Amino acid sequence: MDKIVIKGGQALHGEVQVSGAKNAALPILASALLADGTSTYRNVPDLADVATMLKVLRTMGCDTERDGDTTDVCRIGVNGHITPEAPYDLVKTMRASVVVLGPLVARFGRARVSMPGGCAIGARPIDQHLKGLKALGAEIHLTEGYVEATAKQLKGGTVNFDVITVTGTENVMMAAVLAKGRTVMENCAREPEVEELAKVLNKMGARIEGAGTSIITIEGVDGLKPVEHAILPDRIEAGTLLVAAAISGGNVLVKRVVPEHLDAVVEKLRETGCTITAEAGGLRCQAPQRLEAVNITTTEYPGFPTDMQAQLMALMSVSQGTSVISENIFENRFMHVPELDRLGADISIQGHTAVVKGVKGLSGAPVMATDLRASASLILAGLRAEGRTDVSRVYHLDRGYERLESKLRGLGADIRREKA
Ligand SMILES: CC(=O)N[C@H]1[C@@H](OP(=O)(O)OP(=O)(O)OC[C@H]2O[C@@H](n3ccc(=O)[nH]c3=O)[C@H](O)[C@@H]2O)O[C@H](CO)[C@@H](O)[C@@H]1O
Ligand SMILES: C=C(OP(=O)(O)O)C(=O)O
Repeated sequence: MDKIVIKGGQALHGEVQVSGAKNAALPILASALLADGTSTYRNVPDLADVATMLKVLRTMGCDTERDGDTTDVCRIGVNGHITPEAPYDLVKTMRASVVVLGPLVARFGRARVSMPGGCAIGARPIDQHLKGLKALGAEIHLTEGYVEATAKQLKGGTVNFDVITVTGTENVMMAAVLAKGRTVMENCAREPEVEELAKVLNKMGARIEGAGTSIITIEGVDGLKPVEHAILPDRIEAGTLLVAAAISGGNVLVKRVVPEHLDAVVEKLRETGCTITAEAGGLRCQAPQRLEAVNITTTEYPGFPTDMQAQLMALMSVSQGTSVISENIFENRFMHVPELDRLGADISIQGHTAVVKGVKGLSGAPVMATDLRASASLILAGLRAEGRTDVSRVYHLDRGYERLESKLRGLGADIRREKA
């Protein structure tokens, strides 16, 4: 099992390029199931989660192809017989596999997908996905840990989500594109990745309006065609790299970003005293002499993203003053706190809130990553800490960051991957 070894204290400088977005790539790859033929995707990040999604699709009978190890092109062919099933062994390693449910039932009239279960950050039920599919006429049965959905022909309907859900919105949207008639989805997630998926589906021939707002309207069509599409840049990776510049006291240009997707993160970084400027297809972050504490409340897009909470907490741990960080999306997303405390941070948890008292410095130690963004937060803290930090269980990091350590090394960090 790999670990990341960091010797902290180097201020990062230079330019770095962001990869394609994990959370856009996963549902978009699943949407290939909606059409016969071969779809081609560019800017697909080389991540463990992408590999898992391709495995899920291959298990069903799709052909998948990546152009070598280093290119970002990926082709998915839906040419022969498809077995509409996603097994437990794969879904348990990546809960986002559940986004095959909508396309499968819409296209093949049947889907059998393992229930994803919870994960380190919370219980994460899928009741809203199922409520949406039922509203389109699917019959749902839960047996032996699997969701079985059937429908000869889905029919348009009204879906009002009780909880705003990103993959739930995506799943139901992918089902509704092939339903008979009009579907109106209310209280939808407005994340850029939802909008990006709708863009891809519309290129395939779907008729979706309103994606990116809380009401999405879909006129069902009889069939879709394959697509060619380049995946948008990963706003969470971009935010993580901006924080790397800030926490290390550096000055970094993060290239290939969509600046407006980062508005909430940039606003907070500016409040800490960082100078953030838009230039040549990117955002530059210049760290201040002294970082100021800011309060953070995670909410759905366009609010501050939960997927950046752990990284901002690392930054707050070395800022001047006390910061209050409220996590409102997941019930258990503070697993990084005891590990940051091992590095010398002063953070206490009160329910859904973490109180971070800024300290003068951190000192390196062995720490353990518990989930994807916790891994990133520990690496960021390691960049700042005196001495050596070993971050173990790096497989969490590899789910969602493409060669993060190489990118940071390119900016001057003393960081390497080792076999633990
Ligand atoms: C692959 C992907 O895109 N993952 C992102 C997606 O996850 P994901 O789509 O799983 O997250 P959701 O938006 O569904 O979850 C938001 C909240 O709603 C709850 N909920 C969700 C569905 C449901 O049927 N019932 C229910 O109660 C969840 O437990 C959670 O508390 O959005 C999250 C919130 O921005 C991000 O952290 C993840 O990185
Ligand atoms: C929680 C995340 O991902 P997932 O929904 O795939 O677990 C994340 O990207 O931070």
